[in-house]
Amino acid sequence: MAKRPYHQSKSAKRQKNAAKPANDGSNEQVLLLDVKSLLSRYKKVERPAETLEEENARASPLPVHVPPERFSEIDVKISELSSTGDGLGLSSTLDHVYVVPFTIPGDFVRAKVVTYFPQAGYTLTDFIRVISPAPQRDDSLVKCPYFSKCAGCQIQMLPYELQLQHKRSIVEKAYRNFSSLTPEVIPTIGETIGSPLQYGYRTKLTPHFDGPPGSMTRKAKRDPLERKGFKTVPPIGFNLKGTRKIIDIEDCPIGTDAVREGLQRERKDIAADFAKYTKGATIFLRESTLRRPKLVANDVTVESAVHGDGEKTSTKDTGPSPDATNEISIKNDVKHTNPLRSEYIDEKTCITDQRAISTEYIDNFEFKNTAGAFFQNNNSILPKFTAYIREAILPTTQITQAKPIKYLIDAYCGSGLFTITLSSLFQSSMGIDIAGASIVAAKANATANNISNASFMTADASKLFEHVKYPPEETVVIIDPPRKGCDDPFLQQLLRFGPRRVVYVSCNVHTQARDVGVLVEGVEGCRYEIERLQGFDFFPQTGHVEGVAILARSDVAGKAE
Ligand SMILES: C[S@@+](CC[C@H](N)C(=O)[O-])C[C@H]1O[C@@H](n2cnc3c(N)ncnc32)[C@H](O)[C@@H]1O
Repeated sequence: MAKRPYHQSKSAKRQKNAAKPANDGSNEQVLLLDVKSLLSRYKKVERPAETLEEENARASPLPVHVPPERFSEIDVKISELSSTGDGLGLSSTLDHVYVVPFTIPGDFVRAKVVTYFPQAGYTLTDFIRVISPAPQRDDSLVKCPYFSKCAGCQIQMLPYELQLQHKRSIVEKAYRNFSSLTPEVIPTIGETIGSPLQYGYRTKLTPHFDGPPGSMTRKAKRDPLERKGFKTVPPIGFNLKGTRKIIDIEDCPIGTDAVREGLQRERKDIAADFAKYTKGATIFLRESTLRRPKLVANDVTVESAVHGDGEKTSTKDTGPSPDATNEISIKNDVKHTNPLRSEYIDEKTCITDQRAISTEYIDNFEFKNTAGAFFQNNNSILPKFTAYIREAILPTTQITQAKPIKYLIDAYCGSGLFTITLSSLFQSSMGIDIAGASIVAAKANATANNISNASFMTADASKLFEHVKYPPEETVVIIDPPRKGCDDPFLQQLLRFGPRRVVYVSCNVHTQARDVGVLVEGVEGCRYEIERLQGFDFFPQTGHVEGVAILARSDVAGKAE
């Protein structure tokens, strides 16, 4: 690979990235496609003049965009909301787009020019203020004092119903722009399923702070003793939108109460000790749940008394307990059968050590995980989400020629969320993940939840095809890769294996659309149809959406399911 010239500036690199072909699902590519689409709708038409007036008007050259000076202020009318969560407004010459964060269609705003991308046809700006608001803007909905500065959330001013509609259009555009499929094979995108909690939902936050100014001199890099501590408490928080500068964030209302309290504690500790820090750091905050059942005298047979320290005592839980007052801990055998307990107390704590074990309860299954390993960040929506997948993963109508589906492969399984919550639907399940710590957790979670029909393997997802013994026509594969999506060797092997159904879950609907395009196009003897496409709002107030695609093999005999 050619070396980047030493003198090439970051800005030159960003210019190059902004002109890259749209296939990697990055923010830049998604933005570029939205810009091109907006410009194409206003393109100056090259056709012969139809009237004398038109001919005369054409005699004077069309005005072309003259880029405003860097850091100058401009006024922009926003005409659409891009899939990146930024407002887009056309220049008065209709041939250039201003990208203004924290705005929605209909806003007329003042913005500061930051970076001009002539080839890509847009300029990034900083939002300054609203001159006249869009009818749909409701600033009373904004719950965070850092909104419109912090890079974390983009659309707090948009009523929730409209956030969900916008996310549906993100999924729609993703399949239009990234899947290379013709519109006939893309089903109508379902309504976005909302999050029960629209604030206070995020179970993980990672605010950070930079090292003291001048702490990383060449000398200090070589010798830590050369490093100097802070003279004042550093800003601890998240990046200022569009920059790498950290702004001080005292509270983050999209976080759960436990992680918000954790943030307060960590900030206090760092403030007390700030002079000792010679390097920047990331603060890790992950919610964890301590679940304890309640004792109800009428419904529960108490076998021994509660200890003041909450140590294990025994009980039999026989039903709901509206008048519960005492608390007891749960007997091991009861816990392992995973009963749908009607009464328990969940105590939430905040873990700050990434190596510690966090516990979450989803559909009353217990998930323990190394806190720093992957786990979904919005627990409030997970029961709706797993219920949807349970309902959609198997064919709705069984055809006589086809064998029933008995096997599940959970590629990119993490600590076993899908393998475990779906295990009762299958005779046997297998999970695979590249992270060894997640596989250790997945095995322990299966055991703790009394699931004996699941096995797990640490490996690259594409290796699973070397090991799998399940007959493809009786198998479903669920895929939930990281943002970059699946690599081609994985998709080609998946097509060669040819499972009866595929469920593709992703936090990046653009790479999902690209990969689903490959599966629908298929190979000789194996291609897929898209049964359903739908977004889930795992990330309220932000421009992100989780996509679910349900695919069925279209060339299985008697495919009338
Ligand atoms: C979005 S998470 C999904 C985890 C799980 N399905 C869940 O919902 O908790 C993606 C997972 O893919 C794993 N991963 C990343 N690259 C992988 C690869 N090449 N092969 C297998 N797993 C991979 C990560 O370790 C991570 O656990």
